[in-house]
Amino acid sequence: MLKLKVCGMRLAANIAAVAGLQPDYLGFIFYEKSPRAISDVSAELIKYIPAEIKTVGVFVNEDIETVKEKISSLKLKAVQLHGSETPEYCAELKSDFPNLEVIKAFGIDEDFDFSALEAYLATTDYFLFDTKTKAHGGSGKTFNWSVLDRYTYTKPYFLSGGIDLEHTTAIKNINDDRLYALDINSRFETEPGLKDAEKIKEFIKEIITPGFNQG
Ligand SMILES: O=C(O)c1ccccc1NCC(=O)[C@H](O)[C@H](O)COP(=O)(O)O
Repeated sequence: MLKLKVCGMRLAANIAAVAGLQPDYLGFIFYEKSPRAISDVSAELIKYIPAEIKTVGVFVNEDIETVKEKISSLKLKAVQLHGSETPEYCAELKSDFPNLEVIKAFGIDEDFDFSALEAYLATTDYFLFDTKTKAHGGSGKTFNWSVLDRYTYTKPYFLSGGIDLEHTTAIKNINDDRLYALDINSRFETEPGLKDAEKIKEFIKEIITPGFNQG
């Protein structure tokens, strides 16, 4: 079944409300330039999130030792690498944390060269396709999904970038077994980092229903 990741959680009560909807993944941004960057105090809550929800640390060209420290201290289940991290960087994390899911994000535009992904096939679990912007993520903008017709590898991917309730029909029309998860963020916010749990509930009802995306 299609999975759901809710990204950019910041505040305790809101984290609890969204965790109550039981998304498959909850993302926390460790990138201080983001308006959704999580504080050290709130980040302490991550390790208490029920194990059924995979907690994802989102990093942008972060020093690898800092990433390792966050994985260990907050018991992160996955990392999402949103900068120009190399395949070797991903391999080192896989080697040090064999159970960690490594999600490598790529900013997609019309000119994206999918052959660049080949070098990451062995060292990542999933790709995440987001809209290319200077801010690296959280733009609220969709990219032209038909560009994914040029994606030829079998590795499953997260679809990201500006996904909103208005896209439910278009998502249902995607016929691609490699679409593993949807990643939602700023289109489900009342302010940066504060999610609208009711709107997410509506999205789950529309999209993440049993039977959808099953072969
Ligand atoms: O959300 C951010 O502020 C952000 C900043 C820098 C790097 C990554 C960031 N978010 C990562 C995500 O996984 C977002 O969900 C993804 O970019 C899509 O966001 P949106 O377009 O707002 O749906």
